[in-house]
Amino acid sequence: MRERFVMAVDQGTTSTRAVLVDRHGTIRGMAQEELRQYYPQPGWVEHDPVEIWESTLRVMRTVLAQTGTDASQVAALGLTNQRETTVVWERATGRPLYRAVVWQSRQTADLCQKLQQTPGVPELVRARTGLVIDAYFSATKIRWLLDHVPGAQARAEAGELLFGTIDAWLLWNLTGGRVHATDVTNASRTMLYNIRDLRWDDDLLRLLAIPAPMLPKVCPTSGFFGELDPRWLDGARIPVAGMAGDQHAALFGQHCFTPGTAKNTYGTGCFLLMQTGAQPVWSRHGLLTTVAWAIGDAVEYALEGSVFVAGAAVQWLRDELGLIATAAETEALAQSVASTGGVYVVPAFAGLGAPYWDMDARGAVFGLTRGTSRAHLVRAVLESLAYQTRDVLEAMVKDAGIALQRLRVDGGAAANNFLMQFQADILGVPVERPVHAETTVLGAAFFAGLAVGFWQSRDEIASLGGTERVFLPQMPSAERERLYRGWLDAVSRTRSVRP
Ligand SMILES: Nc1ncnc2c1ncn2[C@@H]1O[C@H](COP(=O)(O)OP(=O)(O)O)[C@@H](O)[C@H]1O
Ligand SMILES: O=P(O)(O)OC[C@H](O)CO
Repeated sequence: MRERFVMAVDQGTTSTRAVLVDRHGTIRGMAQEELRQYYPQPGWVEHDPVEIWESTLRVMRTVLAQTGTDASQVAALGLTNQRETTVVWERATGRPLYRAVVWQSRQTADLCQKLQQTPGVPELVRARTGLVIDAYFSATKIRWLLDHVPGAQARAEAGELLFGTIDAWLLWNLTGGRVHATDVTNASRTMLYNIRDLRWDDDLLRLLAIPAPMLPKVCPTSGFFGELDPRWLDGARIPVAGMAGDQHAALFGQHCFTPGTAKNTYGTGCFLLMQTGAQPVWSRHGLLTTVAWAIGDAVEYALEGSVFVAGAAVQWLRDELGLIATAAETEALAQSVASTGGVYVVPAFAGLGAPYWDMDARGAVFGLTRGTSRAHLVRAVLESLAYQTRDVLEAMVKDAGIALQRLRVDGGAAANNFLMQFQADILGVPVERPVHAETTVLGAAFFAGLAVGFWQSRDEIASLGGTERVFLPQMPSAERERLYRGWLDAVSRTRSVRP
């Protein structure tokens, strides 16, 4: 019998990739395409939903062709995606109403400010959704789309328009327009979903006048979502058997199966999630409460610190400042100097996320002298990723009441050895990088594979993979605290309202 695989797709902020995973959890092939970014106004970020769908189909076909695999060898398909990014499309034609409004986009900051100032609303949002009011989440993006496109509100009320995060948009297309569904993790990022009762929240829908007929059905993360339209992959009716937001998939892909285990993903942004078990933990220190995943009836929760700009600051050095040619060269450049020479970069390009939640903060560079060089600036950018992670981890330890034993890491910038060592130093905890760096897409494969019996249990999944390298803290604690105090001072100077 020919070998069987699980296919998984990771539709991220900057690229779309498809992989084939074998029974040993090894990625046997990968195809990837970059995604075009649109910045129509300062602070706005948009994607083309049709490009997202077409690139997804292309990478799925390419990975099969590259590895000489027949679609009939694919046991299941798992999807994982950039979260919160919002698409509204026509039920009848599948045509998007507008571009996808990306999670980073700030076009609803004014509306969020109004909601924040409405008595009782911030508490309501927190209690029902586990989130804080911010332009980051889908709810106000839907409101903006319905206001911005003439006639959209009435059409949505008549059931002519559908909303989905990227998972739902892809599922709709993959199933040939037959299934309109999302998974619990993605729903938990909309600011419309009640994470305790596990249903769309009528009070929040009313508050934002969002018509219920446009919302997708919410399903468990691992389970049957629908079947691939046979038009797409040589007639194969592959079951879509797992869907999860990318940070939730990474948490699963990193085997964070027990409460207190945590991972940090260094991609465009930085997302630190700690699994907290079957009961939600409500943050008092600026973190989010979110659904980790639902497998069958069993729901587990996580605490999350979302940092909006991480690897994106490295891209800024490359694309806007022209200081580097590739992201990878930042490692050697940072190591070429002993310190930043007192320079701090606060990359608050899209405001500040956790734990500050300051939509109007803006980026700044502090401590420049005549001797500041390119290497100092590059190093300060890398260090900012580590400092932002410490901000989040401090809040997490307070909220969860557990000190972290080690931090598991992944994402594009986790390849940077300087950054990982500095991270261990600034946290004072070991940083552990897995053998399989592609933990997000693996997590999606695991969710789908568990649903169809490709893998039998979490225990079996936990036995796959291992640790590639551990970075141990080496910095004296007085130095660690001195550097971190400098960071806190720099951050406080970027705030729109001084704390
Ligand atoms: N060696 C490196 N050092 C620092 N940053 C890097 C390195 N390699 C990639 N990056 C950054 O990581 C990001 C890409 O990571 P990835 O996990 O693919 O992101 P996403 O899923 O958000 O699209 C980019 O922002 C890039 O600047
Ligand atoms: O696509 P990434 O990896 O930048 O992740 C985006 C996050 O899901 C946004 O919440």
